[in-house]
Amino acid sequence: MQKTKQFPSALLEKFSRKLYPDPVHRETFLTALLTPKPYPPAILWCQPRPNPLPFDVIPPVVWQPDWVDRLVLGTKPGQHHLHHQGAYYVLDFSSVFAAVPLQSLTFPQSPKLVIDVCAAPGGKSILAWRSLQPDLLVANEVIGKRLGMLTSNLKRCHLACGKVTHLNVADLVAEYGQLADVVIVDAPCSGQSLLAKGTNVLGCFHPRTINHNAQRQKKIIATASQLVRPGGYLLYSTCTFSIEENEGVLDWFVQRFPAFQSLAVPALTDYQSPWGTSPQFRGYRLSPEQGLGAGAFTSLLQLA
Ligand SMILES: C[S@@+](CC[C@H](N)C(=O)[O-])C[C@H]1O[C@@H](n2cnc3c(N)ncnc32)[C@H](O)[C@@H]1O
Repeated sequence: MQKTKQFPSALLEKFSRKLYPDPVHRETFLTALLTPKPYPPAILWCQPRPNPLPFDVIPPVVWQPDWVDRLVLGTKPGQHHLHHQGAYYVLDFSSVFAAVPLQSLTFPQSPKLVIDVCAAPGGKSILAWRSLQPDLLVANEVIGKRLGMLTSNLKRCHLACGKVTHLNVADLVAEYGQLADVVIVDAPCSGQSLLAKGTNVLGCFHPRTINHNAQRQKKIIATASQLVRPGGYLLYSTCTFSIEENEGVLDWFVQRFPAFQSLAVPALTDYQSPWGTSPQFRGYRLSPEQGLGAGAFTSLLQLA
């Protein structure tokens, strides 16, 4: 049910002024954040789609993979027996958005190794498996108590090529070296988009929280980038809006690691971020006021 609109805190007010100098755009963003509403659930088919479909679906958007359906609001796909059988994985459509760059990748043969560095609960791993069909998908999670959900989701969805690891990023590099065709860093972040779903993340607009996350993200992406083989790809994504954690991290990264080049994702041209100081930098944002999901940032890089 739609809640009554709250008023922005002083921190959110300041944050939104920086993000959206245009007052009309700023107001729609704030309304979407402060009047949380449910978004239509999405399902990612892990098995062939049954005919007839057991759910009513919403017409697809242009960048939607053909093995993803968006279901009408109020559908509870997690309660259906096909879910228990692992026929599909339920996820926020923002996650689908963040993984769209993977669909633009082509390989002469199936990729040998894909590593999802921050994997729990497993959405990006399953999206990567479905998009890329790798020989081996390493789904890594550093936080022990999040391993159970990751393992059970991959098992339920029958990811035969999936291997779960519990390593910090430096140990992941020691274990796999510079061999991965694709590395995914769906980084821990301040979680500002959760507000649009009605979850209050304390302090998520505080400069200290944002700075703490940006520093952590820089460490993770810098270390994780050592897993990418020459010619391989790095996907960086978050579910937050702050420029420091998104474009800021990538600007920092491409300046320090110039062998990585930021790639255009033509399917997401309409979502291209206006921020980022490097001339060749390309990042893409989904914002809650666009009505598709709570929000995400995504960017694709390639190692020369
Ligand atoms: C945004 S969530 C990942 C969501 C997941 N990729 C998905 O699509 O289902 C970020 C993950 O990073 C993990 N994480 C936290 N600190 C980390 C660190 N220092 N290094 C690597 N991963 C970390 C968190 O435990 C969390 O599972």
